[in-house]
Amino acid sequence: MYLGIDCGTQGTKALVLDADSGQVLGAGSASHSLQSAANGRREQQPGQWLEAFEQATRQALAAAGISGEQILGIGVSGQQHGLVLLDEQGAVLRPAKLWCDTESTPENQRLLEHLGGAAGSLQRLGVAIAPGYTVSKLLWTREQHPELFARIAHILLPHDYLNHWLTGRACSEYGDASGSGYFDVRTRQWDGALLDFIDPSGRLQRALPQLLEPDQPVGPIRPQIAERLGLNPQAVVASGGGDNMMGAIGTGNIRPGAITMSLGTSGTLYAYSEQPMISPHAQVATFCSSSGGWLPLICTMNLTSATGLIQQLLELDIQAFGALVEQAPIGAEGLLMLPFFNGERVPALPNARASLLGMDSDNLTRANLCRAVVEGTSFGLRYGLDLLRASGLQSQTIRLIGGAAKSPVWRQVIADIMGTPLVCPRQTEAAALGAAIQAAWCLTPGADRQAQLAALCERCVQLDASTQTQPDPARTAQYEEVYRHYREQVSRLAEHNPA
Ligand SMILES: Nc1ncnc2c1ncn2[C@@H]1O[C@H](COP(=O)(O)OP(=O)(O)O)[C@@H](O)[C@H]1O
Ligand SMILES: O=C(CO)[C@@H](O)[C@H](O)COP(=O)(O)O
Repeated sequence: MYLGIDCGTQGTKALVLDADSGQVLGAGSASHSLQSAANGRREQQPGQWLEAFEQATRQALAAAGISGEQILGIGVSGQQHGLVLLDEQGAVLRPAKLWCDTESTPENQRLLEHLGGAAGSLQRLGVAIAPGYTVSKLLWTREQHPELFARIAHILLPHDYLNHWLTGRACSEYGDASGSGYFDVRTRQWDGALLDFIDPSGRLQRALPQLLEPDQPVGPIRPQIAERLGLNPQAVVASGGGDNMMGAIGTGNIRPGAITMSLGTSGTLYAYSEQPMISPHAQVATFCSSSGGWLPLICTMNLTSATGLIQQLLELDIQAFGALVEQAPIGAEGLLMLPFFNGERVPALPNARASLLGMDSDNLTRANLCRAVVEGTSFGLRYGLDLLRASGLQSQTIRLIGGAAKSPVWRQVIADIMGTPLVCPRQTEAAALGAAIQAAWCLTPGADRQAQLAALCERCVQLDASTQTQPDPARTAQYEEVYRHYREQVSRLAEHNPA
């Protein structure tokens, strides 16, 4: 049995995988809170992730009806890009700045200029550093909290931090590392010189974790943590990875041809590539995969983070929200939402804020408002899909995952707007499943590593035929009109909010 954990933005999910039968035996979850401010700050206390880890794990074990002693390996997936700083004693220095934090956008801009703009960054790192990436958070910390900066002994990403807590070792792996902004995705090495630009003392380079291959273990779980979690003290912790990299494994997206889309707090879209296929479009992030190749990816910052705001404003539960979306017609009778509540990565509008356009005395209804936010957030993904397609990636079908993939209403909107059929895997918590599969891979001996991973995915990733959704050509054509309008309005907004 293997334990898969996904530390997402809104919560931690855990599941128990029987890798022999390929069945998920039980799952659990626990939520996180967010510390936000109007200046774009988005932070979380890493200690909260530990509590959620424990709660979700205990729930998953209980639901599976097994003893924690049966767990052989643990795989941890985590939200990408977050910055966790530890001192020499391993204590957390300050709250983690998250992937969706836009407070350090000015610092990102300065670093981008140092790299020679998007083109220079693409040439040097293989990615154009964007607001939200880890690197700008380091410069921000140096300037805003010099006393804490001076005490940095370890620079970790969220999943690295959880692995450090589990094992006592500071390690990272290529997939998550490639979202840091101080990593060369082509050579799979840290870019120490960029860190020296932030602090020439060499302190940051010394604080980097050791890089692991994706099928390498970090090490055994520490006895006191095994006891706290009720797990086998012999259990081994796998390298784990970023949530999108683990989502790729958990949807069997380990060969070219498939596209995975995640409807989580963020919206993401990614496809496996055997080469570091660097797109000329700076908004396509050619991250490394955690299965050997690369994972060109699009991320929108405003997905269920935005729909959740409207849902809360109207005091709706998730079902009532979905029912209202369904009630309103395509285009929400002219109501258009540009849902960039905290700026946006794709389209690149880090300094923008949200707006609601086209209101008149008839169309400002609860149903139209719910539909407008779902359409507005989905259009961001549609724009991303166009960029991925323009970069040469195939996209015959989409494998849809993440919290909102559970909703038939969302599934139909996405299929129609993308003009592409989709299907969900049985396990929509695909990042947690991918992490459990990776743990099984890590502990399965044998020479042909790729074949072994493929066999595990074959056995453990099942599609749920009942979620298969076809685009309706008439609806797709209707959305096309609304999407054109959205693109025009985004261009206008971009003129007033340069990146
Ligand atoms: N049954 C459902 N129908 C529609 N949306 C849902 C459903 N369940 C969860 N969600 C949405 O998914 C969101 C959480 O997605 P999730 O992928 O767990 O996020 P993260 O990994 O970023 O924490 C919730 O805030 C909610 O908006
Ligand atoms: O920043 C990115 C991808 O580059 C996000 O996808 C984060 O990885 C957060 O994921 P969720 O919490 O939405 O799953």
